[in-house]
Amino acid sequence: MIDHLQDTVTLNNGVTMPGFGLGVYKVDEQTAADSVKAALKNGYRSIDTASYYDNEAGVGRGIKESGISRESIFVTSKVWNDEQGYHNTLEAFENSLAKLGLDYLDLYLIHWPVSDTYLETWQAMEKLYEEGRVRAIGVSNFHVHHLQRLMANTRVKPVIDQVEYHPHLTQESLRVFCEQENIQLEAWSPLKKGRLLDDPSINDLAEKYGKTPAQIILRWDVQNHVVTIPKSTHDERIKENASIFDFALANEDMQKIDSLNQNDRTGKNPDSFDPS
Ligand SMILES: NC(=O)C1=CN([C@@H]2O[C@H](COP(=O)(O)OP(=O)(O)OC[C@H]3O[C@@H](n4cnc5c(N)ncnc54)[C@H](OP(=O)(O)O)[C@@H]3O)[C@@H](O)[C@H]2O)C=CC1
Ligand SMILES: O=C1CO[C@H](CO)[C@@H](O)[C@@H]1O
Repeated sequence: MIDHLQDTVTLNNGVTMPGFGLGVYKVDEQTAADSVKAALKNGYRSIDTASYYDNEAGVGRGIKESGISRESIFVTSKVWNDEQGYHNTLEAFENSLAKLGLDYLDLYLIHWPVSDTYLETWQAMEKLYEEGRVRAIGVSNFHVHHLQRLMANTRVKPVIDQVEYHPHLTQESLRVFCEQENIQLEAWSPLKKGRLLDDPSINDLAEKYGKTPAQIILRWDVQNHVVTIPKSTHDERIKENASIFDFALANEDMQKIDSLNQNDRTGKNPDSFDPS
């Protein structure tokens, strides 16, 4: 549940995390360092990276140079597809940590459900969690059937499923399942990589509330209790995207945005992707 006053969610293992953070996909190391510093300066306390993004060193530098204490920042990284399997995952985790220059992660995710290996990968994540190397473990791009198989065969329940989620892909059945199982949903590409910002209905709402289209969409995430991690490398947009806690969308407007759903993905369907 999002606590609107503190803007945090409490995960199913009791750990709290910000309901809002910065994504850094396709951002080079130096730009990642600069964006992380700009975000932390503007109140962000959660950063989403991955070994696949090849910018963990930049993220780590940004965190250090921000001067903000490690404990007040929630850092997520992910194990990539060709790093999966028990031993590979343990090694990938150490590599990520070394690049970030940190001695623990807040959240470690399986990036995609590589079907041959994700159960073994999860066993390695359970070990890292139980040893206190990471405060919480979760998954990304898992459908309901992947979650069911994972939970039927392993000990620790994932705290989060990070999936593509935006007004054109509302993931209704996954959302209901995650709510029942107390697994937090987290939105990747919440702005549909910027492609939703010209949508006429979103722009009508932006005008009605005196907000920008990005702010309308990100506010819809927050009110839907979905953790959101928009990416921007521009200081003014980083600031703009975080300025969503001073207004609320009316129920009828939430429903208007829900009705834009087209089940349209920008990324691969987790059931038919090439894990290489
Ligand atoms: N688990 C997974 O498989 C995946 C995870 N992710 C994570 O989710 C994060 C967010 O998703 P992402 O794919 O980056 O896409 P987003 O939906 O966050 O959109 C980012 C795009 O929107 C632009 N933008 C951001 N804010 C504004 C604004 N206020 N006004 C106008 N344009 C804006 C950015 O441009 P600019 O930078 O120039 O401002 C960029 O082009 C990623 O960075 C990554 O951390 C993403 C994909 C897959
Ligand atoms: O995290 C990621 C960044 O975006 C890519 C393209 O959409 C995804 O494939 C990847 O999972």
